[in-house]
Amino acid sequence: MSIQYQPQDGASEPKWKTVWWEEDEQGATVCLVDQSVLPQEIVSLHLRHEQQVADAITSLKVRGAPAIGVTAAFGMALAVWRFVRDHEEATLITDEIMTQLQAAGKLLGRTRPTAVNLFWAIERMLQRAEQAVQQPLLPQQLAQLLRDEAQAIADEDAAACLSMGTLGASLIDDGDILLTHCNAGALATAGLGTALAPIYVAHRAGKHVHVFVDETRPILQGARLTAWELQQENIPLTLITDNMAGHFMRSGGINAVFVGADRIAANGDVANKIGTYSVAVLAHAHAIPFYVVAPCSTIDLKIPSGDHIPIEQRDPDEVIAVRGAQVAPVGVRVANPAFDVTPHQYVTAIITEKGIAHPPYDVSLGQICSEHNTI
Ligand SMILES: CSC[C@@H](O)[C@@H](O)C(=O)COP(=O)(O)O
Repeated sequence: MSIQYQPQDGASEPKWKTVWWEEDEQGATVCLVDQSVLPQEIVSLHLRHEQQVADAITSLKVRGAPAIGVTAAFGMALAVWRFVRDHEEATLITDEIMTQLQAAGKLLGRTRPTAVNLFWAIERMLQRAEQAVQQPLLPQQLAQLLRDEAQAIADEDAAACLSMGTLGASLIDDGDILLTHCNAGALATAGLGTALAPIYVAHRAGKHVHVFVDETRPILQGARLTAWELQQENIPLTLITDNMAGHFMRSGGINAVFVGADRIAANGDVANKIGTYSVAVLAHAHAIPFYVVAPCSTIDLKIPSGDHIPIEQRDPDEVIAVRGAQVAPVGVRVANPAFDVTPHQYVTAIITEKGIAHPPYDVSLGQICSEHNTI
């Protein structure tokens, strides 16, 4: 199947869509670029059942905190859309549809525990439905309203990316050499990206930047996805293995680090892809600014510190084998936490779509994002 590749000249759009909604005579589909096979293959998936959407999230066919939230929202709309289509509309009652929606929310909520955007989006969809059914509504109208809400979540994420990009680009000077970890670009969002958005905006504004990209073991989001994305934009990059970051910081080449986040606690502790903590400590040791770029939907003001962030533990096979090729002895004991927590002391600033938060984060994050978090 072909990717929905949309070349854009404007600075505000990514070159392709990561997740989108389609309707045809057979019903609705949630469409994704399959990130598990990039960059060797560019394949789009067309999912007709919420179980397929949940499986796609679990298996990292779609990944990155904002993209997971947007996909889950579309998955919930899909569940209702399909349910309404499969039944005689006149026989359906609102309670049955709400039960279906809640079940889809539970299913999607079990996929990945760390990125709070997932739970934020599920909660927003449930609240929208609960509010809507206070008024008389036909089942098809409710399905359409939920599709529109999911699309609004996607559109707001795209706008947030552009805003983070514009704010973050002010921190990048012409000639800067930057380092990033994992993939926090367009593939991880419904827009330009989080950590990569300031880099895209700076580059499109004519600033010369060079990006060091950590390969990001074990799943290689840096090597497979970030390197590919930056190549599409003609942004100069150097791919390095994760254990080379200290070497390049010490030899004086790196001016700033930009990373995304999966969940940020009220005190500014940041959960992001495993290895981010090591990069933050290295940056601190070399007096290199360490910037976290994340929308307010990633900020969890309900938890006081990073100690409360659930860390996803993934299949040991991801560590034992690299792209299917076994690299470790059979039976070896393995640990595979997908994320780590960077204490707020190592974070120079947090760039949100509503402004740049500086320490103390328990004050600044609340001021910037509290309205957004009252879902
Ligand atoms: C804009 S994405 C920010 C984070 O979600 C990203 O850095 C990350 O850690 C993604 O992890 P992944 O396991 O690939 O979903």
